[in-house]
Amino acid sequence: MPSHTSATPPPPPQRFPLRPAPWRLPAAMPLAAELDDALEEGENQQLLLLASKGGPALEGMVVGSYCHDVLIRGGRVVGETLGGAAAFVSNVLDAASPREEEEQEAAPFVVVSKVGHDFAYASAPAPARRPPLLCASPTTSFHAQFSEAAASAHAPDRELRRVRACDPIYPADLPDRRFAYGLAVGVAGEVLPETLERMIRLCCAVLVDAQALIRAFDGDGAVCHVSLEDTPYSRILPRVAFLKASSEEAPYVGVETARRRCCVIVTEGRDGCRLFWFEGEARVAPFPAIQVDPTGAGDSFLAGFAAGLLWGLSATDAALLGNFFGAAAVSQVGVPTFHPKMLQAVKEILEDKTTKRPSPCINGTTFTLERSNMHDELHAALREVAMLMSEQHQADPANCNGGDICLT
Ligand SMILES: Nc1ncnc2c1ncn2[C@@H]1O[C@H](COP(=O)(O)OP(=O)(O)OP(=O)(O)O)[C@@H](O)[C@H]1O
Ligand SMILES: O[C@H]1[C@H](O)[C@@H](O)[C@H](O)[C@@H](O)[C@H]1O
Repeated sequence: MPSHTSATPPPPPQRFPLRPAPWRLPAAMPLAAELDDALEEGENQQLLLLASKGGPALEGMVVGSYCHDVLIRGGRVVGETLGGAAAFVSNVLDAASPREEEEQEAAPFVVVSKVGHDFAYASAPAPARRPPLLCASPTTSFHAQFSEAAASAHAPDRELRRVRACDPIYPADLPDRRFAYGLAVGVAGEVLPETLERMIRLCCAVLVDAQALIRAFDGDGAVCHVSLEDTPYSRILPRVAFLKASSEEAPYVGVETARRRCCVIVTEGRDGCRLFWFEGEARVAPFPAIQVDPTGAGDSFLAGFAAGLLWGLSATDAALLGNFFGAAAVSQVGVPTFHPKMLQAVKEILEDKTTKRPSPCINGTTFTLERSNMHDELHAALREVAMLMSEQHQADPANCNGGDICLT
């Protein structure tokens, strides 16, 4: 079990800086009091119908805390960066979600995250756009110790140690209304089982990163894993749409059991990823990248995958967008900066290959899983962009990561 407690929550934290988040609500959506599941299901269908008829863009909720990452190589600190899956996920959702022309900067989703007064990145793009809740406890902080040896595609390439932990995120911290989709992306056990349950009640479809469920910490803070089956999260799994795990986490998830409850995606580093569902599976090819920092690859994958679903892609096709953003993440240190021309090229490809409207298929009961007949074309088109991007980074590596990192 992650080392958190679900005892009496502390007084509600404040949000900072105090500025309205760019949230948009379907005008007719009722506030989410704790209604019974049947009623909520009906409302979720309404929300999806609204979106598919050209109503307001689908609003999402990302739950997981921003953190501080300290990168260490050979005993020396080589970088300090903004971290936390919420930061990487926001970055990709803002870059790749389908949205209207007037929403150039921010896609419609909220982030529920907690940090302490020591938080060093309040003005970095992701936290500035979607401010975290401020707590008395310190910001969660990780030390990532990189091995000198070249990592294989599947072996862990770093040892992670949690050196400080912020408060957990309680159910009452979530906004009291409905969302089209939710992403549970904790890094330090902050997404409590009851918080995940409430997300599921508020969102039409919930995508979960296994790292939010199976991480535990030894006396020194070193990250280890527990079997998902032994956690209170396991009984919630049948109500989750997608569960993403890295190949290191997959044995603790128990893919053969989990795939009977939801669609499981196992990311395999530079080899791409595989999807497993009840009666099928698929392998999805990677994109070229020159890896400089693996941190956030899985987070960026999950967000790219969610964006692909929002574009109306099948799960196997959406995993291409996941692989694309996973590759983009490893090419830079910390939260990556995407070149506007690259994003424009990706958007044009998606507009060309998809139905242009956010799709209701993100609903766990109706989405399509199998690859479509334009899967290979989509891969080839995105591959060209990935190659260009990689060449650009080689030519001008300094032109990345505006302000979220401090390389020492
Ligand atoms: N070296 C690489 N080259 C190309 N793509 C990569 C590379 N590493 C990762 N990716 C992409 O990113 C995805 C996620 O990577 P990975 O499996 O390493 O996740 P992870 O271990 O959860 O990452 P992290 O914990 O560092 O965020 C992969 O499925 C792949 O698509
Ligand atoms: O910033 C990183 C990132 O979010 C990783 O996905 C997570 O594994 C680490 O714990 C965190 O420090």
